[in-house]
Amino acid sequence: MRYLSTRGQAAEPSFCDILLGGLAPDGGLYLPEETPRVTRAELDVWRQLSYADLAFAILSKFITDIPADDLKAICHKTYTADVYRYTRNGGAAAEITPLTKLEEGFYLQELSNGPTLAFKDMAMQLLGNLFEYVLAKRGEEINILGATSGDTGSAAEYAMRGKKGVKVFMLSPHGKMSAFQRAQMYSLQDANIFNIAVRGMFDDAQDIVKAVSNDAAFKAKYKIGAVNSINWARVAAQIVYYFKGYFAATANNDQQVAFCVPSGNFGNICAGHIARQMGLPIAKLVLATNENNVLDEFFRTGVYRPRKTAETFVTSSPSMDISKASNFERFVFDLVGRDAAVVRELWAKVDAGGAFDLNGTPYMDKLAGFAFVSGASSHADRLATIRDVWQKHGVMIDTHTADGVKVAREHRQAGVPMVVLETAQPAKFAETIEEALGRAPVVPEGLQGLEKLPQRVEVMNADLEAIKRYMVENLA
Ligand SMILES: Cc1ncc(COP(=O)(O)O)c(C=O)c1O
Ligand SMILES: N[C@@H](CCOP(=O)(O)O)C(=O)O
Repeated sequence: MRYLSTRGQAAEPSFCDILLGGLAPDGGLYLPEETPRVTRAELDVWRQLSYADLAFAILSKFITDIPADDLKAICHKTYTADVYRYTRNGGAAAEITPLTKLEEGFYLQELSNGPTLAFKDMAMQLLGNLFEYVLAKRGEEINILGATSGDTGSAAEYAMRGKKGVKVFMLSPHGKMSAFQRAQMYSLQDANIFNIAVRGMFDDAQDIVKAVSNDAAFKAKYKIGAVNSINWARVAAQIVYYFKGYFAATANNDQQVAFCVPSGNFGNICAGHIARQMGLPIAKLVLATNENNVLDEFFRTGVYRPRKTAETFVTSSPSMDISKASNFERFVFDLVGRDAAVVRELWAKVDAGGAFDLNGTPYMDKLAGFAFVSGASSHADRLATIRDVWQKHGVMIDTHTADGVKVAREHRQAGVPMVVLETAQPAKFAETIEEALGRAPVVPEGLQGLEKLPQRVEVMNADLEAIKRYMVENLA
């Protein structure tokens, strides 16, 4: 399997190269040259598989440069009930991503039972093991530069801490994440982990990651890699739980399912889009945003209008405070029939700080065929949804999942189960849970008192050159 850049001006590498390389050298994002299709016979077999075996079956279609036995071993090492042990019911779940039924045909899929209580662990734990394997085979090292709005950072740091040949530099928006999220990252004292709190929003941090990656000489000299969902391996790993959720919510492979995905950088729902392109019977993908509704606006109007930092709200679902969604470019590449010249033209506008409008183009008609619908949620909606789900079902949900539940309820369809992806646990957002319910969320065993630990973080301006200098000094 070879990979293409959405901008069409890069060589076509194989999986392990893009795992270490992240962003394509032409500034685009990698996608498989052809999306593999799944047969009905395969679906019938996959329905019976454990999470680790399902991950192996799906990832084998995308990863052809790691021997099958090794890939299988990596999947089994990654997806164990012990790693994903912070389940709602308090015990290890063999399914890894179990469903919680709220009512007939309406489910939460628990994706946040891993070490950092967010769905990012699902892919990041695999990435950690893949990096370790590939770096050892090649005798290489990697220095990861990442950006986080709250969850990618801790998931990456927990997955990479102490890993040989790997250093992590993580940019986070100064003062914008929850106290628990900050403590998860900044309390790590491992020598290979560097936290930089940037004065700005997530988008400023992500721009710096992309600018560093586009500096070919710096990237090569300092062996810079990526763990954000600009790295295809992240998206590939996230495809798996759509299949698992589909099998859990249905009795057979003739049925259809809808997934509702709390969205920011468009990585999670992009994986759902790929699963649907592979042939998983997904009736629709429901995209939920918070007050930062750039993506909702696109799916309602055909206008993609990323906002500036000053127009991006700090909300109570902070991990979705994103106004420039990286993976949206992957979706648009498919929408425009994989015509890289069109993507280059559209992103020339976006990269210059502008917008694009698909109205009056042939792509607007095609959009309906991709089965996306959307909606947005506000702080008041979030509080009401958390309260309602708690009172009606006795289930406590986090603020991002609440955005998903609110929007999912607006798009239910008779006879089609709706699965809302539960992207984080309430323990990470205690302040808003207390505001909604008048009580604190339960913090899982072993994660209590994190906020009281000493923290190690460098506060810096969103200054590309200063951040590069900081990295160079710490790599010396
Ligand atoms: C808890 C949570 N929910 C939702 C999202 C949005 O996911 P994505 O950026 O893949 O759209 C994020 C961040 O990515 C997150 O951390
Ligand atoms: N919401 C993320 C932002 C980065 O998204 P990614 O999926 O591209 O890593 C976060 O919590 O950090």
